[in-house]
Amino acid sequence: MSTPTRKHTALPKAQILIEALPWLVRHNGKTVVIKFGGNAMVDEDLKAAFAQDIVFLHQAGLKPVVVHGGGPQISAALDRHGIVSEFRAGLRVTTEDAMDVVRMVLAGQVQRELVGLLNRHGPLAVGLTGEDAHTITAVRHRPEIDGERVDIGRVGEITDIDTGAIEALLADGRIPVVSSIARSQDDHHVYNVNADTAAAALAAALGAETLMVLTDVEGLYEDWPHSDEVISRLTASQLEKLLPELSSGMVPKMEGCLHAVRNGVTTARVIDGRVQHSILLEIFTDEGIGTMVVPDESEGDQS
Ligand SMILES: Nc1ncnc2c1ncn2[C@@H]1O[C@H](COP(=O)(O)OP(=O)(O)O)[C@@H](O)[C@H]1O
Ligand SMILES: CC(=O)N[C@@H](CCC(=O)OP(=O)(O)O)C(=O)O
Repeated sequence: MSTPTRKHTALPKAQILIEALPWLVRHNGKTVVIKFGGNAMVDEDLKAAFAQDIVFLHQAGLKPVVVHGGGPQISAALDRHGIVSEFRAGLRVTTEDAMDVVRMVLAGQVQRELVGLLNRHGPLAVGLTGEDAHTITAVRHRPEIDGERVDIGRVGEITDIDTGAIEALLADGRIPVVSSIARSQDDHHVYNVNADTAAAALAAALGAETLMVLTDVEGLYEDWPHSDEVISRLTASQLEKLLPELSSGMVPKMEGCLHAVRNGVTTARVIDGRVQHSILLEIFTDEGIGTMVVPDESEGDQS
């Protein structure tokens, strides 16, 4: 007489873990740059879930590097200081006074909060800004608007990345959390850099496998704002053609994705930061959500 099989109620959990095995093997030891946008930092549960995902990646053998934004938080602080927020070409016009507030909010508030959330799980996260150890150097950015170069104050265009400090932290088993502030080489001052641009430049310089940009929409909409049909996959050339049609916050994101995949990053993704654990879904399942940009030579490759 055979012994009845015991009911193992935990079996589905084992199944889920095993399904992640090929992804764990594939991503082991790889650097992943994750940009957490200010608009995706909408509630406490989401921020805590974001921290759990990053710590999970770390414990699973990946090397996550967090670059954070804070646009809405900066706007709120400027408002409290009676400084009006103005954007040109998608970038904040940053006066000297505004720059003090930008630096205070990014490095002193948003970065501190993320570092604190990550360190609830252990002594893992270390915050820095692009100023530290010459991580990000920039010159004054003068965007061209209607054929003319305009002055938008202390906004930086990245000229150089020194990955030394970040790599030392990664080698020490830490999670770097980077604020998008750059040092200037010429006048010993600092610059405000768009966080998508900073994340993309860091991903390329670090030779990251993936750039993941979390935002407050599902991905790149094909015909925004008229439809919410998400473009799930794009090659670099396809994205390049689309760039002139894009507007507002999507411009630096998609320019950043293009820069990343044209400079050695295997995939750049824009995903919905409002979905809890969207990072884990994206990395460890084949139910990836959002928009994935791949280099041209990967055309037809579905990995
Ligand atoms: N084609 C598009 N697809 C999706 N969102 C778009 C598109 N074009 C512009 N957007 C806008 O870009 C915003 C995301 O950028 P942004 O507000 O800068 O977010 P974050 O704080 O995450 O960087 C979306 O909320 C949406 O309003
Ligand atoms: C030059 C410039 O525009 N810098 C941005 C930096 C923060 C940022 O990029 O935050 P999000 O990712 O949340 O938009 C700003 O001042 O808002």
